[in-house]
Amino acid sequence: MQVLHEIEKKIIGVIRGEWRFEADLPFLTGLSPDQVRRGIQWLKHKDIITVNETANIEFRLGKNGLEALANKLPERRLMNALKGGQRNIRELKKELGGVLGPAMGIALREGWISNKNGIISLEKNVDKLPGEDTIERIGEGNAFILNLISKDLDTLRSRPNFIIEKKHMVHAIELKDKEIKVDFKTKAIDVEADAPVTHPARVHPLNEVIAEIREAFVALGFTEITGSLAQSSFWNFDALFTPQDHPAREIQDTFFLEGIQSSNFATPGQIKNVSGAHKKNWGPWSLDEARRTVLRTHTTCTTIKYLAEERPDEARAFSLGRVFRNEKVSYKHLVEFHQAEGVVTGPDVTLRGLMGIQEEFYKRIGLGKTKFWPTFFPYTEPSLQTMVYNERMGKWVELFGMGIFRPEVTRPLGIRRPVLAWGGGIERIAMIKYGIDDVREFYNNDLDWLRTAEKCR
Ligand SMILES: N[C@@H](Cc1ccccc1)C(=O)O
Repeated sequence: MQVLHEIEKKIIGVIRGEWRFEADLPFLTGLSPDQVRRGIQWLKHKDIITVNETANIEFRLGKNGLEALANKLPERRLMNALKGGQRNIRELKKELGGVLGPAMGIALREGWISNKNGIISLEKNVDKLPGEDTIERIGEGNAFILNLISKDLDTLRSRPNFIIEKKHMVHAIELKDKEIKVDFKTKAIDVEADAPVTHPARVHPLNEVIAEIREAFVALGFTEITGSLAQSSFWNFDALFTPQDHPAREIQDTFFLEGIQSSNFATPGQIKNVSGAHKKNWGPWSLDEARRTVLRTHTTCTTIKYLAEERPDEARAFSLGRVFRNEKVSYKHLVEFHQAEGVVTGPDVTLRGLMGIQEEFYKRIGLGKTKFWPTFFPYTEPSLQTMVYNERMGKWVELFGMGIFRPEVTRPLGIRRPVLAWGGGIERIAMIKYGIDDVREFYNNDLDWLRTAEKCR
C-alpha cells in the first residue's frame, strides 16, 4: 500500500484507467499548475507513473494564408475570372497582378486551365481546391493537427508564407500499475520515503570549530580583539619577555620577513621600559632585533599589544587567527595554523579562577576529560598546560598553554592589574572533535570528507 500526499492522490484519481495530458490536470484535479508539476515529479520519482513527452504542432496562417482567407487562393481567383469564358493573358495580368504567376503555374500543372498562345481557358470546374479546406479550418485563429486533414494541409505547407507552425511539447501521464492501491485516508507526508542524497553548501569543518570557539568566548562575556599577521619582533617576543637570543627567535622556528624593519610599532616609553627589563636581566639589547618583522608565531602578541594600548582595569578579551611556525610539516604540525587566545584582567583574578574559566570553556566547546600540568613560558609565572583526553586515541594531548603574566611583562607596559592569559591551537581541538589523526586532512580539500565530516562528541 502506497502512502501518498494529497496532491499525488488527486492526480492518481484522474489518471485511473486512462492517460491524460499534464496540461489538462489542473482543470481535472482542481490543483494549481505548480502543484500538478510537483505531484508528477514525486510520482515519477516513486515510479508510479510514466510520463511520455511528444510534440504537438500548432498552425496559424502566414501572410499569404491570410491573403487567401480574405480573397481566396490565387488559382481560385484565376479560375473564377475564367468562368465567363476564355481570356487574354494580358487582361488577366491587369486584373490579378502578382498572383497570376503562381496561379497559372498550379492550374496548368493540374490541368484545370489551358494556355493557347496567350489565350487562357477553363478546362475543368473544381469544387474544392487543395488547401481551401485548411485555410477555412485555421481561419484567423489557430488549430492543432488533429483538426486538420493532413493531405490538404501538406499542399499549403510546401508553399511559402501560407502556414506558420509552432511546436509545443506535451506530457501524457499514465499509471504504471493500473491496479495500484492507494490509501486515501492515511497521513499526508511519508517521512520515511527515500529521497536522493543532496550535498548542500556547508561551512568548512575547521571554520565550524572556529565559530564554535568564538561563540563559547562570547557566551562567557569575552570581547573579540584582532591584530595583524605581520608583527614586529618587539610585540611577538620582546614585550613578552622573551630574550633576544631565545631559541624560538631562530630562523628555523620563526618566519622573518626579510628586509622589512618595523617602524613606529611602539611608543618611545614602551621601548625604553621593555628594553630596560631585558637589559636588567640579560645585558645588551638591540633595537634592530626588535624591529625585525615576523609572521606572528602566536596570538599572544595581539593580547599584549591590546593590554599595553588599553591598560584596562578589568577586561575579558579573546582573539582567533592564523599563526606561523617554521616547522617540518607532519601529521601533527603545519607551518600555518590557527590559535585561540583568551585574556582576563581585574582586581582579583587568581590562578584558581583561570582553571575555573578553562573548565567552563572546555565544557562549552564539547571537550571531555581535561587536566592541568605545570610547564614553562618566558612570559607567565606560574605557567600551566591543559591536557585533554582523546578517548578515540586513548591518550592525553596538549591543549592550551596559560599562566599569569610576569611582572617583567606587565610593569614596563603600565599594566597594573594581574593578567590571566591562555592560548593554543584550534586545529588540535578540531582534530579531536572530527576524530581525525592527521592535521593535514583539514587542508586536503577532499570533497568526500568535506561533505560527510561530522563532529563526534
Ligand atoms: N602563546 C602560547 C600559549 C600561551 C598564551 C598565553 C599565556 C601563556 C601561554 C603558545 O603559543 O602556545
